[in-house]
Amino acid sequence: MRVLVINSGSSSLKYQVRDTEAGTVLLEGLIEKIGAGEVADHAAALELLAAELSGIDIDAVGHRVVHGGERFGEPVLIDPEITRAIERLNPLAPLHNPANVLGIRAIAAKWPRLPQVAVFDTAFHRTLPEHAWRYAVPEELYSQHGIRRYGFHGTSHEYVARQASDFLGIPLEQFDGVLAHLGNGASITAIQAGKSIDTSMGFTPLEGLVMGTRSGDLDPSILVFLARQGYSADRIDALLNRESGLLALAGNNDMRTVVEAAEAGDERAAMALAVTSYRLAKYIGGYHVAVGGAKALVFTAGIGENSWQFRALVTARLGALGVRLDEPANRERSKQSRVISTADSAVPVLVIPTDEERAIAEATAALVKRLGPES
Ligand SMILES: Nc1ncnc2c1ncn2[C@@H]1O[C@H](COP(=O)(O)OP(=O)(O)O)[C@@H](O)[C@H]1O
Ligand SMILES: CC(=O)OP(=O)(O)O
Ligand SMILES: [Mg+2]
Repeated sequence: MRVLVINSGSSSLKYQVRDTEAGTVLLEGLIEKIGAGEVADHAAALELLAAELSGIDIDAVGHRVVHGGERFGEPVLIDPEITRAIERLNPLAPLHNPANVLGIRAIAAKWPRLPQVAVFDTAFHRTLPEHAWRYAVPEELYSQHGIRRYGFHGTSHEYVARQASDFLGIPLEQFDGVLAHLGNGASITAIQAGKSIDTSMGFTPLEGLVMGTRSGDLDPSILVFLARQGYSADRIDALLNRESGLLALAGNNDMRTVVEAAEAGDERAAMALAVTSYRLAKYIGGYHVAVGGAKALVFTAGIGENSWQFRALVTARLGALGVRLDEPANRERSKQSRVISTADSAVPVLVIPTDEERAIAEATAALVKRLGPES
């Protein structure tokens, strides 16, 4: 089956066409600066994509949808009611869901007969036990507003958990590990018996680790304080989601640039790396406890797969867990799954490349096949 996979960001549209039987990528691309440059909106981006697709027959479209709320625990075939349900979740993932909805509507308008499937970032975290998903706040915040931990990057964490257990030769059902997905957005997940039992992102993708432009964890009183100082909700949202993280600490949200600056002696960049690696190391220690002793610590996504310097900074803080990095192995550049710890490391450290597009294409093909040609 030929599946068009769409990962719509607020200002970009990443796409791939995959042949799910052959496991090949037929076409891929990225349309950037939507709304800020030559591409006016998501409909215009789709016209560019349609031109790229000319001559390629597509059987289905798979969308990465970031927030599925409590309703969506697995991939679903999209119809107008499902699209509206996804749209109602927009406030909970302000950087992501609105763009996902625009992408879905743009495709439905252009190719109304093409089956579209939504694959949710939140779905893999449906196995979180209540003690991990519940916030210690009055019940009405959950019952009336759905305020609880949902967790994100689930498609990636699920894929990487499977790859890691295969790599170690352990059945997934027996795999206990700690997975760090470190991209522009970053989250860490505790895996026990192959299932997500805790994860650092929460009600929205803002909680947890220090990210490219997001603050991660902070004292909630800071928001109340700022509101009383006259900061509007929109201003606070922009401050914490778009103007914080590495960008705020180092003046740049790109890990490569920050590492280069630190190596050139920039003290702000070095401090940014210290804050970011320290915060991640604390979560790793916590999740090692949560899973009852991890069989592996796994790094994945843009930073996790590529930045040996950042991996070295994080693992240097894990001496108490008996983690020992193999420095030459850590520095090797490779696109393969690999071990980067020494043989005597108490917890093996792995780098496992993620592939959200492949996982979305496979989930889409499986669902469309199961529902049959009428879909
Ligand atoms: N070779 C590299 N060395 C260091 N960091 C890298 C490298 N390649 C990508 N990155 C970092 O990965 C991050 C982007 O990760 P990615 O998973 O592509 O993000 P997203 O999918 O969320 O946009 C950026 O901070 C970027 O600097
Ligand atoms: C949920 C999330 O943060 O996604 P991304 O890393 O793609 O921004
Ligand atoms: Mg990503």
